[in-house]
Amino acid sequence: TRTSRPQRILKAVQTKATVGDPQSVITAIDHFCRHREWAMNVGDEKGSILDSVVNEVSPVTVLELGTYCGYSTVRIARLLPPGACVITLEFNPDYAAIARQVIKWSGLEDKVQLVEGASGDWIPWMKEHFGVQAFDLVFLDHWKERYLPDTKLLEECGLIQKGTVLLADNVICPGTPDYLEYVRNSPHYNSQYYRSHLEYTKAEDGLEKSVFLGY
Ligand SMILES: Cc1ncnc2c1ncn2[C@@H]1O[C@H](/C=C/CNC(=O)c2cc(-c3ccc(F)cc3)cc(O)c2O)[C@@H](O)[C@H]1O
Ligand SMILES: [Mg+2]
Repeated sequence: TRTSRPQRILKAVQTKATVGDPQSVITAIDHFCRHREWAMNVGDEKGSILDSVVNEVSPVTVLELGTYCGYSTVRIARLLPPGACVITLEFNPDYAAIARQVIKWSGLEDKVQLVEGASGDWIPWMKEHFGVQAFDLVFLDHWKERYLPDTKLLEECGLIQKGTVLLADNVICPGTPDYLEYVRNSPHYNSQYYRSHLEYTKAEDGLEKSVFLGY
């Protein structure tokens, strides 16, 4: 096919959404993915749960693993107060290029730092390169088998501290069994499952919220 799905998602944003209006960007993507082509955005139903967790945590620094087209980046950034920001990691250059344009269209580029690269390569540099002490909120939505190793890496790098909230997408579908087992059985996390549905479908899926209790 001539264009990629992310390119078609960007086109839907540019034709249907208003520049500088993040909600219209979210609505345009959800409409396109519900009525035209499914895509792996967290979506409106799980997105509302993401919104409520962001509002509850009111984070100053957020880490997102897996930007894709920037849908959840926009959802998170639109709720951040001045001075707060979301660092989002994406290793596919084509997806990163689309996400930059989606984030720009929403007018939230001042609250977003999109880093092109693999999570495992960049997490060890977060303190030195971005001056991050620890993350208040981490949204995991990248390759499902990377959730656990990256969580352990974040712990080792001292980027998770008492009160840090991990919010993981897709813990049922596609599923992240080793990650779930870890956060649910670890004495250092208090975990809670938010039952929902796979984006734009009736299949079960959900988000797992895990609060770090300290060592
Ligand atoms: C280590 C590393 N570093 C940096 N970027 C990384 C990275 N690993 C991946 N990425 C990036 O993140 C996104 C990948 C997201 C993976 N998400 C899913 O696979 C996913 C799948 C479904 C799904 C459910 C049922 C089905 F039948 C089919 C698909 C739903 C979802 O919500 C998903 O998130 C993508 O943009 C990729 O380039
Ligand atoms: Mg997902």
